[in-house]
Amino acid sequence: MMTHQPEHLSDAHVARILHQFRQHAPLVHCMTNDVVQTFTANVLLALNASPAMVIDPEEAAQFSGFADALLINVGTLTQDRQLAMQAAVTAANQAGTPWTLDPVAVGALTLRSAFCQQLLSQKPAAIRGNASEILALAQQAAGGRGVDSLHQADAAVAAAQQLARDYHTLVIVTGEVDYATDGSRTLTISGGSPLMTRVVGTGCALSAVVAAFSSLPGDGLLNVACACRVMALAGKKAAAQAQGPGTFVAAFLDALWMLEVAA
Ligand SMILES: Nc1ncnc2c1ncn2[C@@H]1O[C@H](COP(=O)(O)OP(=O)(O)O)[C@@H](O)[C@H]1O
Ligand SMILES: Cc1ncsc1CCOP(=O)(O)O
Ligand SMILES: [Mg+2]
Repeated sequence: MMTHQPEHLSDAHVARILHQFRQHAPLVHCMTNDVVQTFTANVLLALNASPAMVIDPEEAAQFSGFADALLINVGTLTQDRQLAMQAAVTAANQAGTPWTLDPVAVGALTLRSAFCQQLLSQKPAAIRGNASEILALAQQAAGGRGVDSLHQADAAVAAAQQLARDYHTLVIVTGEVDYATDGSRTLTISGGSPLMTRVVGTGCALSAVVAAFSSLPGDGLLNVACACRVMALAGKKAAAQAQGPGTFVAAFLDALWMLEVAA
């Protein structure tokens, strides 16, 4: 299959889609890991979305039926959580709720690797991971160093495109530059800061934001790429003001809240 050269995402799209996002204020069902619950909720709130962390198997199945989007993040997966996540994905698919996978630390660990492979064929609207995670999901590498990537994002672009084609989904691979692809078209997103890797949860929160943006109407690839750009713009602005990781978190939430994108 022909893949086009990657194109840079234009901020004219980002300005329009962010405005639409704030008006739409999506309700986002987050099934995420224990480490990033509050940060993820605060990131969504700063963008005017509504997070809710519903995890009981029966409630999760109910809630994913009427939320605007569902996030499945396997960062602190357990066998019980796997059952609840599976119930939520099944209900989401029945209701037409788009769901996004964050395959945290997929590769070396058996439970999460088998579960992520099982989820691939269940129509995720989007998958967002770092380069090592996307390579491991595509079974082209063994994974990263725990939750951190051992690879640069550009090394995982071909794997991302292949996954997108094989599973008819959107794949976002992040790093210094982010790439969003539907398997044919690929958009590059720049910005951000290395400080984003020195606080926990920026990747996980981005996946929640990707899930939220995937609920918007219009061009799905542009919508999820816009999620990346919004985080990158806020990350760059916050890093310019912060003295280190502690002040970065506060500045990052403020930057998301006040973000205005020059078209
Ligand atoms: N070196 C970097 N420079 C700028 N932004 C970065 C850099 N590394 C990661 N980011 C940004 O940090 C966020 C998390 O990405 P990443 O670290 O790849 O995910 P994860 O936290 O899941 O490993 C993304 O918004 C990404 O664009
Ligand atoms: C440290 C850690 N351990 C299990 S999940 C998690 C959070 C990972 O967050 P991110 O992928 O955003 O760096
Ligand atoms: Mg991650």
